Amino acid sequence: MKKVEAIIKPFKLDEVKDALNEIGIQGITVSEIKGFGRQKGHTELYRGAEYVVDFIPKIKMEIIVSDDIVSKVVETIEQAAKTGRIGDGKIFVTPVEEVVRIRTGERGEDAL
Ligand SMILES: Nc1ncnc2c1ncn2[C@@H]1O[C@H](COP(=O)(O)OP(=O)(O)OP(=O)(O)O)[C@@H](O)[C@H]1O
Ligand SMILES: [Mg+2]
Repeated sequence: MKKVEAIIKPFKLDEVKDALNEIGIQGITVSEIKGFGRQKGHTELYRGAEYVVDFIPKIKMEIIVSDDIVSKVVETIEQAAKTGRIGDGKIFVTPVEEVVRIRTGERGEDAL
């Protein structure tokens, strides 16, 4: 299993969520975060306003999936989140050792 962690532009959340629903993703964790990338200290547009501060509001999505659909999930997010402008975000993929569904006690991929 893998964790796909995507940092995206907030206005792209619905589009990315819909695209993930279409490929059958069952669960997503979403957080409002702030961050910066390479343009640290430079301006980036957010809701029409120029931010000159280091930290720009972003959305972090976390999705745990089985290994066989990781690339599909990454490509789906990539396509839905892309505007072609700076600050489109990043996708990180990391290994996940265990998942437990608390209600049933299921473990591993059965618990996803
Ligand atoms: N190396 C990193 N480690 C952790 N978080 C990162 C990293 N790079 C980017 N992020 C997160 O992703 C968000 C979006 O990054 P961003 O898309 O601006 O990356 P970038 O490398 O500057 O690419 P671009 O040139 O397209 O803007 C940042 O606000 C930050 O939250
Ligand atoms: Mg950037």
